[in-house]
Amino acid sequence: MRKTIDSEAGVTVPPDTNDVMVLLVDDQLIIAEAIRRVLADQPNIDFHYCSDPADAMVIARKVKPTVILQDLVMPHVDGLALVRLYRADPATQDIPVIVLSTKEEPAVKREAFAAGANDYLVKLPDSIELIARIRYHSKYFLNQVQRDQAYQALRRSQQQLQEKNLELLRLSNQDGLTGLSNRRYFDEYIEAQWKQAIGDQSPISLLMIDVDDFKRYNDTYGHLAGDDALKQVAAVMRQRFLRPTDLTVRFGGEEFAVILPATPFLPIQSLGEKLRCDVEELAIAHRGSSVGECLTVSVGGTSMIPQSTDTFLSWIDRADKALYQAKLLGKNRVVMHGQDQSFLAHAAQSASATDSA
Ligand SMILES: Nc1nc2c(ncn2[C@@H]2O[C@H](COP(=O)(O)OP(=O)(O)OP(=O)(O)O)[C@@H](O)[C@H]2O)c(=O)[nH]1
Repeated sequence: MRKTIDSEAGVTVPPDTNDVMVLLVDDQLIIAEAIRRVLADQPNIDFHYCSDPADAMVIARKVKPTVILQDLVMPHVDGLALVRLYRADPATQDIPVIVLSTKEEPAVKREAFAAGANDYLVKLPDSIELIARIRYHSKYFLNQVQRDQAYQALRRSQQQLQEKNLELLRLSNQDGLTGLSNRRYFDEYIEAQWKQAIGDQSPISLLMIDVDDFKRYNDTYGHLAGDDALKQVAAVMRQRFLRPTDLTVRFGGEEFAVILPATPFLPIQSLGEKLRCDVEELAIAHRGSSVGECLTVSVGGTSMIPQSTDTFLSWIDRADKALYQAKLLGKNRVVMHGQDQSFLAHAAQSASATDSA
């Protein structure tokens, strides 16, 4: 046996992981002395004694016993009331309690077990039996504690792993420069949304956006300024397309895209136009532009209710062709390729509208 504690002394000794900690709550010093002697030569058993039942809860919380030996009859306090208190407190609710009683009556035993006692011994028990029960209950309790700690550690590391995986997934789907989704995620998302649109027979739209004369911008202002301009374009895209299902993407280089599920032709056309204006309003000076004084974008769009025979690759191709036409028609404009409408008619209409503005 190692260090002891008395309720008067108030000294606590932190336990070793596998140490047995006995707390005896009994007002009779003679009992305490007898048990102390029984445990004296026992390795890895610490003995703590509380003579005043009023201190029992405080000491139990402090010393964290692996087993409590609880007297039943004490002045002013019913030992079973203390057992109920241990059970009601999260700090002590799982600590095994062995009731020490002078009575062998079944009714008392029943009451003790009903109150939450784990074991019942008639005072003073045989030393072999007392030590065996102390060790048995303590071992069970320590195993429980270790198992709970292992579960907690496992849950923590599972949670950390999950958070890391989510972060990794987010990073692997994101473009490093602009923070928009990247081409890899675009491919994944479009496939899922395409299937959904076929299933729901709902319109799905796509905008392709390309910065005008960006090579000259880089040549004039340098690559770092070019990076910064791309970031600003990405920022206005993020602000413009706020629906949770809209996906803004850096498609590659100075080319961007927006996938807009459940969005028909007309809104997409006006959204494309608003985005074009947003970029113009950034008023990023571009001396080398063939269009004007500031950085601009060309936008190509398409919208359709896909059938199971349609492929999204040909749909992307339509948006790409519309973008190409926007470039051909003089840049800084929106050209739509609608399912039921003549592509060139739209291109010409959009061109004359922009020119007369
Ligand atoms: N600063 C910067 N430049 C990039 C990045 N990615 C691509 N570019 C540049 O974007 C330019 C694109 O040039 P082009 O494809 O000729 O197109 P453009 O000059 O915009 O001409 P138009 O598309 O016809 O208006 C190239 O000079 C690329 O180096 C990037 O991440 N940062």
